[in-house]
Amino acid sequence: MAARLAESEEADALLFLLEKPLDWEKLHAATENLSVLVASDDAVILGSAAKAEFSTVPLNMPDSPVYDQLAQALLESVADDLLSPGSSVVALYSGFEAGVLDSLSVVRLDEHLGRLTVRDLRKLETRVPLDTLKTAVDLAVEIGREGREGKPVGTLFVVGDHKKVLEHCHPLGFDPVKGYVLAERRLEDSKVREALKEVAQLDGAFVISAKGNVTASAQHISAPAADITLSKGLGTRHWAAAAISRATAAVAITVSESNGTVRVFQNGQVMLRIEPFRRAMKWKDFELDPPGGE
Ligand SMILES: Nc1ncnc2c1ncn2[C@@H]1O[C@H](COP(=O)(O)OP(=O)(O)OP(=O)(O)O)[C@@H](O)[C@H]1O
Repeated sequence: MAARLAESEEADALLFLLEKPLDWEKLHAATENLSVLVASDDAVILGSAAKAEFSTVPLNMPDSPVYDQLAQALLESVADDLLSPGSSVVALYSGFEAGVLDSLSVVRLDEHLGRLTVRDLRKLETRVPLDTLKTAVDLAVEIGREGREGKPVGTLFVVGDHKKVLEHCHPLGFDPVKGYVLAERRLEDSKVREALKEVAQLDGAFVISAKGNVTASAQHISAPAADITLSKGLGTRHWAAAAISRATAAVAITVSESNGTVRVFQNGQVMLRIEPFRRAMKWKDFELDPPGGE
């Protein structure tokens, strides 16, 4: 059914949000000329899907509502260039009963689907490695979207050129990352990223090295703001980001507490702006009762 729908809607891909593995051969047979993406929290499912030559989208949010998982899966697919931001997708997931693919949605991701792709980041032409930058931007987007315990959180990441950046920093109080060995401060480590979401509630900025080590947190940044122009309404956090990206070769990434918008600054200017996805994408609830016992 999904394959037929994809054809009639001229959808670009089918996205499966899976809690259990499928019969991959059957899936290949049923979706012959279609692009199929498999998203899951389960590494075993992803591994077997990849082996069967399906594109896979790892999620890490097993306890989140299904629509959030779906939103994340779509975002990840765009970020990894599996889908273009303008594409339309038929998504299959379990909307009613756990483990059963009982729901289908046609999702049109339009142009302003605020999330940047690797390609956008490449345009920055910075010495900061793409991996580090993408991990930091993704984390910023998550913070902007999720906040912490229902409360919005704003923060600032300064990525790259950390030695020079630190010359413009002073600690605002306790620095929670201070004293940890390097191996415990790697941004690529999901546990570290989770911890940073907690620390992001404190005032101040994170300093991240080009190699992806969290060098310092809760730092006040002061860099000269001369000849910087920013749009009205952006406050001191954004000015600090612009200034430090001007004074050093670092890329600064802000998350606005007021609306979750993420901005990427380079050389004193906003280079990219990413709107929080949850607001960009509204899911409509089913207006039907769940199907009966059949
Ligand atoms: N120079 C700075 N260095 C590091 N952090 C800063 C600096 N200036 C402000 N901040 C952080 O930004 C927070 C919010 O400040 P402000 O409201 O002026 O910023 P803003 O740019 O309007 O951002 P938001 O959209 O999040 O409100 C401060 O509480 C502080 O944590």
